[in-house]
Amino acid sequence: MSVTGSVLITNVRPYGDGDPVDVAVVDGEITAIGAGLPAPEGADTIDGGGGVLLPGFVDLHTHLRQPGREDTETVESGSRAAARGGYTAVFAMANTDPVADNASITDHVWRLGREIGLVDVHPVGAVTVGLAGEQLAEMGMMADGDAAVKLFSDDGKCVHDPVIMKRALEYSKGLGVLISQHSEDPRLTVGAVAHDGPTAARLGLTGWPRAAEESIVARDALLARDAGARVHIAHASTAGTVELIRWARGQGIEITAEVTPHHLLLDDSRLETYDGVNRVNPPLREETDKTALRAALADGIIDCVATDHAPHAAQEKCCEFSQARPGMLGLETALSIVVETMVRPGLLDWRGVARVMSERPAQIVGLDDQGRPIAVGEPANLTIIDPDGSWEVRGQTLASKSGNTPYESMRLPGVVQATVLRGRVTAARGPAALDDTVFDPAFGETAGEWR
Ligand SMILES: NC(=O)N[C@@H](CC(=O)O)C(=O)O
Ligand SMILES: [Zn+2]
Ligand SMILES: [Zn+2]
Repeated sequence: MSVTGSVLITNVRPYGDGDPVDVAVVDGEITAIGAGLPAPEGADTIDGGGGVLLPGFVDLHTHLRQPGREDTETVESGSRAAARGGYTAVFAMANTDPVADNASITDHVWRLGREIGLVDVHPVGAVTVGLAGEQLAEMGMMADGDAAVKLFSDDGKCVHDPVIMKRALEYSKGLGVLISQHSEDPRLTVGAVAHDGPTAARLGLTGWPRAAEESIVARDALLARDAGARVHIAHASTAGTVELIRWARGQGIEITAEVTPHHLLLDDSRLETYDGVNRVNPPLREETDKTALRAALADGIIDCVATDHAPHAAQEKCCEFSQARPGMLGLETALSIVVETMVRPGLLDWRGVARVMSERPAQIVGLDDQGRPIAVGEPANLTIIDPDGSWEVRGQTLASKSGNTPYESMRLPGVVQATVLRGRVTAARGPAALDDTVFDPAFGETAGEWR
């Protein structure tokens, strides 16, 4: 049984609509929504400050680094980062050490997540043993374990052998699970560290062509079609990928896709400094790709935002660009980047944010207690956002054990004020001097400290 709580959230606007209301939660479930509600028995009160109330976010793509690299992130530090980012569920990728390619590892990660209790941690199972791309992992055992693994991926590596991918898709259909593909033809990306374009050419960096991603997206769409299976595209990064997904959907192929916050905001002009913090897979692309990805997210061709939160130690990032490990932090900055790239330009309203950060990811992976409507009788997995506030990113002060944020010193709009998981407050900003149970955010200005 998971732990639940009771709470009264006052003065919030669900989906940013209408006048502020109160939301009462008893034992993890929303029991009333209206003006001037009394606090349920024994419940804490959160003053929402007139902020926007959304369903808690769901991240289909997180790296928590446990087991194996607990110096860079743990289930605990990553869970805290997730809660501070407004997340109530995250999917922890399998490229740990050892690889999560069997039920003892996936169940272990699941249990750790449950004990910590800050966010629902759903382990992702590897598609192939050791991510080696040769032999299918015991997907059925992982799906049947305590963790009930729903999502499988060799992320970090592409399941590049088409015969293996075909078989994996057939199994996934039989098991009722989903495969998320890291689309990268390895032969086209040998030594690649940057987007294959004019910037990489000028800087003397080996390029990763768009075709390395797009050829796998096209191939997997066709393999999914023939298997009658679903397939999910991790970190879509090019305009061509958008067009291929649009085409495949038109054919009735069950293909879904995510985009990362960094591919929405950043492009390869960032590489001029040779700062390893900007190295990521797939690489930061060009302005035209960014524009296409934003439009595709707005119109639903790309289903959702996923962080690809990828913590790395300082010594693995602060080195020669081609030696730097690929990956960036994402959990604590995702909402703000979505506000900056999608809400501010008018591409998404708050209902749209709920769709791409909570509802669609929960549906894609089949979580029935996340991404739910804000309504009586629904689970209280919620996040409160100050839409007018802003905050300055400092890697040092993030909850993550690593500091590799590409947004260092940037002032970002949209502040997560509190996150609620089944009625329990898992993160909250505000002056710590007050009564421990009361939360009183400073809205509309500089963000308050985490409590
Ligand atoms: N995105 C990255 O650049 N790195 C990820 C792996 C991955 O998502 O491919 C990592 O595990 O560090
Ligand atoms: Zn990947
Ligand atoms: Zn990843």
